Amino acid sequence: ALEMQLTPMLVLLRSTLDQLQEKDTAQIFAQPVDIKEVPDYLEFISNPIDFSTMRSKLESHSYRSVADLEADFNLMVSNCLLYNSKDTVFHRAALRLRDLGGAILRHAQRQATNTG
Ligand SMILES: CC(=O)c1c[nH]c2ccccc12
Repeated sequence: ALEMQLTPMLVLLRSTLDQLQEKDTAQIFAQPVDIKEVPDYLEFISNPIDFSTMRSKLESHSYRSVADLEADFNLMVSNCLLYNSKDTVFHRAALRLRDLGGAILRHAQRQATNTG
């Protein structure tokens, strides 16, 4: 529809990020993992990412497509699945976020494609 023609990618990406973050009800992914609290984190995770960092990247035009946003979302989930063992709340939260996020990202990709 015409209004989507006038809606820039940035608006779609912001809306998609908001929808993804809404699913993180425990706010486990809201801020970077605190290296002072978790001193061995960087021994396992080479590319930390969280929603606040993703938002800064979005606003500084680091994401040119839904795929770019999706790549950092998948990295954030993968980091969490790797660092936290299977019997933890964090690991379970990452699996849930991955599944709920998948539907949100598929819908966003359709919107991006439909607006040319
Ligand atoms: C997202 C994630 O892995 C974490 C979010 N908060 C944490 C605190 C200690 C260890 C890991 C985490």
